[in-house]
Amino acid sequence: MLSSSIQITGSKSETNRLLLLQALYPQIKVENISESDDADAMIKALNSSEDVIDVHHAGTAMRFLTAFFAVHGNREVLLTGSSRMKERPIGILVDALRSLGAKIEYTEKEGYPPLRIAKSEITNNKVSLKADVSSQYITALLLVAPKLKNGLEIILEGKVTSIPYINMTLGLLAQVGIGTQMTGNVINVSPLDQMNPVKVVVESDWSSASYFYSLIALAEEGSQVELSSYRQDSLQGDSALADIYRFLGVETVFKANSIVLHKTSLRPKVVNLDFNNTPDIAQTIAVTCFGLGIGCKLTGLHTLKIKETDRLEALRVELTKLGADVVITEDSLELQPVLQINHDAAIDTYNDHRMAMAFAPLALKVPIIINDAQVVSKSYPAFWEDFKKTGFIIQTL
Ligand SMILES: O=C(O)C1=C[C@@H](OP(=O)(O)O)[C@@H](O)[C@H](O)C1
Ligand SMILES: C=C(OP(=O)(O)O)C(=O)O
Repeated sequence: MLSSSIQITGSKSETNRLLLLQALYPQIKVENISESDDADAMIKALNSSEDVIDVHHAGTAMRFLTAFFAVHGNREVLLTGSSRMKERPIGILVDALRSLGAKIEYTEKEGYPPLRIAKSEITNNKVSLKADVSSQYITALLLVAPKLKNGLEIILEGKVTSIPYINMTLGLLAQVGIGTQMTGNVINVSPLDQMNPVKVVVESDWSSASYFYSLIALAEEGSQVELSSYRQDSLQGDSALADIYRFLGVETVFKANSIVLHKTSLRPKVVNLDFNNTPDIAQTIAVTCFGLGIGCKLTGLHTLKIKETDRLEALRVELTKLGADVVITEDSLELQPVLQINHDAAIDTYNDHRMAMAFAPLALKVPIIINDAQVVSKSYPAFWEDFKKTGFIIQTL
């Protein structure tokens, strides 16, 4: 039976938004900053005076900094990233910024990083962009908007993806005193020149909590883990975990500053879930269902192909190694119930932190090898130490 207590690092999504806002408004004080590679990439980039800025694998840093240097930069920079970053599209954001008057050029492949971003004067205050590929493009515009002389009106075209991340941005802007209004598919951001001093405490990362939800779901009845620091009124869409895992046999109790996850006796037969709002927890839940031996149909996965790796294909290949019967399409994953899990499979992680962390809880069922286990540092460097606290023996090969 598992029982332990873990302090998870701050949300990387909240942190990278606040770091960018802090660069524009030094009056903002931020506490419980994420100790992740992606937050480090953001801090280094914002403090750099170099002409070349490399954000490695950090998607938020790449997108948010494109807008930052294009709109508020004081020099020309070359913004680049890992080889995978050069395959992650950014054309929608670049087109939107260019329509505002920004000067951005592609130095390798049209539509993808690296970008040469020159200093420019932004005069327009209205922009329209496709919202069905990545919400990070919209967040990037929202974050730089209040420092524009006339603020910004953003028109979202098409079906909006990852909406809770846009709401998180709007929530943080409100917390630091920036006026925004969202009516239908139009968002207005009011200009703010000077800000009063304000302190924001980052909540711990809910996506990181998902791996402990999975662990408890796969553990024996009576197991529990306490995670801090979490709030019921979270800005993070992945806090939907509490509702989702109730149906997978995990009850969440909210305490003053933490959550306690308890394994219950509920055993679902089949799970149908849409991940349009919560793409980052899809891998965790696919693996939980596999580990529980239940079938699932996961939909709304259209953005998974352009994340740290093609996550749909990575899930298909690695779950198959473990004996799963899995079928993927462009935006869905279907798993048949399988009772036998193959022992000692070596799971490849494809430079994707979430592949390593999502598969780790299966160690409760069978011995498992996670290749390149250090990839977790993108969002959660202390993951393996915290995982050990729940009683696992981890061997480094
Ligand atoms: O804004 C953010 O902090 C994020 C938005 C999401 O990306 P998309 O909007 O590209 O789905 C999410 O997958 C990513 O991990 C973090
Ligand atoms: C998709 C992710 O991050 P990013 O897009 O910021 O690289 C993630 O952390 O799952």
